[in-house]
Amino acid sequence: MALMDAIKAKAKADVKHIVLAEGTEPRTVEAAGIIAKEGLAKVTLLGDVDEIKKVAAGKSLEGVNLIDPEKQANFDEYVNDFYEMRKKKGMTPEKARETMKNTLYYATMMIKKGAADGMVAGAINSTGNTIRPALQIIKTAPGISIVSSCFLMEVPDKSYGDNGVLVFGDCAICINPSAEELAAIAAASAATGKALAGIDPRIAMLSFSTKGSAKHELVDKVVEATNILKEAHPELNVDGELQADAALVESVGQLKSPGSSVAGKANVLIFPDIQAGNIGYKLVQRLAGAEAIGPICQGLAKPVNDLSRGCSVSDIVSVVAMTAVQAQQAE
Ligand SMILES: CC(C)(COP(=O)(O)OP(=O)(O)OC[C@H]1O[C@@H](n2cnc3c(N)ncnc32)[C@H](O)[C@@H]1OP(=O)(O)O)[C@@H](O)C(=O)NCCC(=O)NCCS
Ligand SMILES: CC(=O)OP(=O)(O)O
Repeated sequence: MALMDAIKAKAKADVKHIVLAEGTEPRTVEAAGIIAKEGLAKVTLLGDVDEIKKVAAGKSLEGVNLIDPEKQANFDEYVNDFYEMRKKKGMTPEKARETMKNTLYYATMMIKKGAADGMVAGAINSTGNTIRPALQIIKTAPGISIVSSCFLMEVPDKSYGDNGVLVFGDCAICINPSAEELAAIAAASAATGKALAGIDPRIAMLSFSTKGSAKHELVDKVVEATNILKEAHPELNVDGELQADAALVESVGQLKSPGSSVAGKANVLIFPDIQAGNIGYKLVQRLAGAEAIGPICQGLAKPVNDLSRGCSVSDIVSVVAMTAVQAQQAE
């Protein structure tokens, strides 16, 4: 919670405008009221305004903007801009109009056009559907080749990571990254951890093998990614390939990777693919009682963040505060 308190304080210091595309979803409506009350962001809910008020069922929506996209004067402009942007990809004016009725697309277009600073959704939409509009409309930040994600994990046992805070990447976007992509995910996750949680990254490239203890092409990918990362970012403190116990437990780390400055004290864990990453973060969240903030998208030109469909109201508030801080940093 200490981590979230710090992020919320940052969000309040320079208020940004965050749009919630799933405006009629009950947890989202409740979260919007809390965000407005706590002054974490200027917040907008998208959807049928009468429906949003019905869902709120007496709960305060004071300070929350309610927007029905299709009734907005800028709707046609957004349709036309989206058509122009995507016509080489087969978009037609009719398809563009239908697509813009989807609030995930309208919200993303608001960010592109500067009408909002960031977007959060995913309480009822899959990660693919939530992120795809951003990949198509907002695109990667200059100099970035791939959009990926990480979680800020805060575990109850403060002996792990930095006082219980760790970064897990990529648990949500890149399904089976190549070695080059895995290196890029590691660099991005380290940067996110530094920017949002103030950690000095010690990066473990995870595998089922430590320093050649197993031979397999899946291990080779992690070794190659570690080498690419070391060459591209000599300033980063990275070790791999490491098993999770070697990454996290000092005695095991020094036994399996003697002399390593990462083994046993890693605070950034990079999973070899999304199967390992998604399963891994959910196990730590549910079995160890960790707070899992994310998935935090990294590499987009402007912040768009996804939620787990299993999220709580408090998770939505946290991800909005974090998106607001990313928006401050994107300026
Ligand atoms: C994110 C995801 C949806 C993108 O896949 P997709 O929709 O099939 O994407 P496409 O291949 O159609 O690409 C759509 C656009 O995004 C771009 N894109 C796709 N993945 C990208 C990435 N990681 N970084 C940057 N751009 C990306 C493509 O280049 C394409 O751009 P264009 O249409 O302008 O040419 C896909 O990687 C995915 O499903 N990931 C797993 C999500 C998930 O289920 N997570 C588990 C729960 S959290
Ligand atoms: C991040 C994630 O796993 O999302 P969901 O639980 O919605 O699939």
